[in-house]
Amino acid sequence: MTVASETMAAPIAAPIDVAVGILMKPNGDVLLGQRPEGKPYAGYWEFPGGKVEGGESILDALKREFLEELGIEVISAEPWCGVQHVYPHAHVRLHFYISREWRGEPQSLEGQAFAWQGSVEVEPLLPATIPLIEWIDKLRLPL
Ligand SMILES: Nc1nc2c([nH]c(=O)n2[C@@H]2O[C@H](COP(=O)(O)OP(=O)(O)OP(=O)(O)O)[C@@H](O)[C@H]2O)c(=O)[nH]1
Repeated sequence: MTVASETMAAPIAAPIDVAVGILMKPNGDVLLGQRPEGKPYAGYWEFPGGKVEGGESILDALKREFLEELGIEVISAEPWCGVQHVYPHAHVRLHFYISREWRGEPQSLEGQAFAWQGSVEVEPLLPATIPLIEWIDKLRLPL
């Protein structure tokens, strides 16, 4: 006898790699941006970044996204941590980098708001980014 299960798990789409940058000033402030209208989770705050394109390294994608979105030239950045998250719209693999060395002041080239934050007080944050805030506080304030 075949028993049909009524609970069918939806297949999880292949992950999309996303390069995300945390610009950190010497005083510990970090830069956040607000997702513009027309994107999933518009109005939510995130660390700047975007999808890695075919044939591109994660660091190259990070540099490209910072130039496109904010007019900032990232001079150096180090891989920090990875987070996977399954959203209704996508399964993302987030590659977080920390940069302490960049050139230029952020400009709102895609019409997005942005903010330098010490303790992060903007909200709402993208769900996959929320746990990072506590980790950043630990990074900023050595024990
Ligand atoms: N940049 C960024 N993306 C994040 C963060 N947290 C997080 O879950 N994401 C997810 O990573 C994905 C990034 O894709 P995106 O749509 O911003 O990328 P993009 O700028 O290349 O988009 P597009 O070229 O399709 O318009 C989104 O699904 C977003 O929800 C974060 O802190 N920063």
